[in-house]
Amino acid sequence: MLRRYISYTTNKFTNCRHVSQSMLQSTVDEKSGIATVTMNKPPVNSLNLEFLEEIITLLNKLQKDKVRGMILTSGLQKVFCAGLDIKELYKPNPDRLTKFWTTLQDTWLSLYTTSFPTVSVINGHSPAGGCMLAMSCDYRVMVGQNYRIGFNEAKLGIFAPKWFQNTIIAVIGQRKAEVSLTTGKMYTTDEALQIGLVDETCADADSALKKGTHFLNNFQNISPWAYKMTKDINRQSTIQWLIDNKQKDVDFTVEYMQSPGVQKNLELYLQSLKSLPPLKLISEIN
Ligand SMILES: CCCCC/C=C\CCC/C=C/CC(=O)SCCNC(=O)CCNC(=O)[C@H](O)C(C)(C)COP(=O)(O)OP(=O)(O)OC[C@H]1O[C@@H](n2cnc3c(N)ncnc32)[C@H](O)[C@@H]1OP(=O)(O)O
Repeated sequence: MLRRYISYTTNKFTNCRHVSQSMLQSTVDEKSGIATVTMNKPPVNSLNLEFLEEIITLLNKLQKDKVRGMILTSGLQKVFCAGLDIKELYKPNPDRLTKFWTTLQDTWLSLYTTSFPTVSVINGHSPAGGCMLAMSCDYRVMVGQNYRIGFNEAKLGIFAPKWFQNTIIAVIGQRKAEVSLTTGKMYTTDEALQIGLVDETCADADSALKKGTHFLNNFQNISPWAYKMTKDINRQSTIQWLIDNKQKDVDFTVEYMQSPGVQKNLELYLQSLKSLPPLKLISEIN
């Protein structure tokens, strides 16, 4: 396991508090109380067990520190998050896969139920679990015209669980979610805006961060309690479903992922990932 460390420093010139873990950097602006969290796990910010554990630890810390909001973004050149780390799913060790899936459920629960408002600034490609990471925030701003976002699980020969699908339905509605999930379509920035996968688009990352901050400023005069209660009631049925079905969801996934058909599909997908030229894959699967 990677050596992990957390360090806290305050920069007296910028009035920002920095929290740095090996794959996540967090900077809290002392004046506004807004945390900017930057994912930095080259090459593609894929979500493996250790990365998910870091995300949960950081969310707990931000909650304890009573931040006023969070902006989640990527420090990589052209990828926001490539989704689940396929190596966790391909030829898995059943014990690790059980821990991985349980931690994935817990990460989603933590992010989807934060006591502070959240924004994702999508400054790179964002397929499958990467798109879900963005959907689990309260607001989404997508940068530029060069990236793709969507749910391509079907292209890998796997399907998204109920709690995952319900999260998407809550954002874009039942019909669009069904078409999106069954076709595995990856959307351009403009298409994503049109179907409501993202709330705003803008040309560059700096403007996107400003738009994210602007959204979070809406909560300056809203009671944190009223915010949290409203969000909990709105999201309650999906959250409760997962809480009630956690073990069933893990057991099913662990068995299903190990089946020969799924493993064959993942093998073929991993091969295509290696053989296709950069970005061809994403455009191929449109
Ligand atoms: C709140 C938490 C989230 C909640 C999620 C909840 C539930 C999830 C349940 C639903 C299931 C989801 C399944 C998935 O997410 S499966 C992952 C799907 N992802 C993809 O299909 C992305 C595939 N990758 C790409 O299309 C491209 O890599 C790219 C992201 C467009 C980047 O392109 P480029 O910059 O050209 O980089 P490379 O293609 O050369 O890749 C570099 C390197 O990284 C490896 N890699 C890429 N993606 C993954 C991945 N997802 N997992 C593991 N490894 C990945 C790629 O193989 C290269 O490796 P090598 O350098 O060794 O060749």
